[in-house]
Amino acid sequence: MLSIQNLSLQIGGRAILKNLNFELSPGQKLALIGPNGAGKSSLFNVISGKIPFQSGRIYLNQIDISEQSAHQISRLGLSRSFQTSQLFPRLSVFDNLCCASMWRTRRTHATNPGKGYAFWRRLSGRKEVIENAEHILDLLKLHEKRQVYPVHLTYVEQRCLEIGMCIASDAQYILLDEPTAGMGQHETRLVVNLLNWLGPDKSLVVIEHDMQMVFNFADQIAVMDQGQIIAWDTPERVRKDPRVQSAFLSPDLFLKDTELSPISSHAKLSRNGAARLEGDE
Ligand SMILES: Nc1ncnc2c1ncn2[C@@H]1O[C@H](COP(=O)(O)OP(=O)(O)OP(=O)(O)O)[C@@H](O)[C@H]1O
Repeated sequence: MLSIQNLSLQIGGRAILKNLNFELSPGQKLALIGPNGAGKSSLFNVISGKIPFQSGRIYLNQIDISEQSAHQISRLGLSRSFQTSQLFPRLSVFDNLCCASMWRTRRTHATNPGKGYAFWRRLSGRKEVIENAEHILDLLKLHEKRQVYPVHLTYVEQRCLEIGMCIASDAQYILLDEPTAGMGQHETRLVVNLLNWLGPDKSLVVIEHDMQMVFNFADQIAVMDQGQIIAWDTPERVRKDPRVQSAFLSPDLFLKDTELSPISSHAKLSRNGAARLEGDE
């Protein structure tokens, strides 16, 4: 369980998160939505230990992580992706995935001191690492780019690889910040497949503006506005919440089929209303 209690964050004297409470159960797949500036990325920053906060507590599986570093929090099983790519530039696509999968093995052996740190072992002998990396390569359809360095990937391929690495690490809690930003329908579908592949033991929080994407993976939606969570419910109930509809979402959007389609996959949230299409002013 990821539990946030009475969390407040101020930056430069301005309240960014306001006495926020949040509980994510094991296995929950949550979409975090809200207008620009609502505080979604800031919430990820404090959960993952990237920035300190002024008051409140954060617990991960009942361990108080409020004052822990990003590195310590990551070792406790929380993995976070960013809006910009953070890949190993001198490793191939496949080796990047293997590296992330190595972390999986290290955590698996955390109760067996020393074993998980045996980097001197030949990678080719580590069946689990290779199988995991192969599987994610397959889901992301990156086979042809297997030996390519990240710098030679397109932006969208880099984003896919980064999400794959986040998932390959086998963290129990995964936070993704706008994973499909800039992606077309095809890549969005690959990312959705990857998210749906996650087992029931994995908890996921995804900041997402693409509502069709949200309805394709989330079992719950939390709506943020002005540093607070104003609604948290199933997608169906959030759709019908008049407060949410009037503040953020176009009712028309909900009449559409929730399957990904070329137009609707580009629907974005904006304040006052409404879904707009990419390219619209
Ligand atoms: N380092 C910072 N210094 C000053 N203000 C900041 C900083 N980081 C965030 N903010 C402010 O905090 C508020 C919340 O920002 P945040 O990025 O968390 O919102 P968001 O909901 O993720 O928005 P978006 O969807 O646009 O990414 C914004 O008003 C932003 O300007």
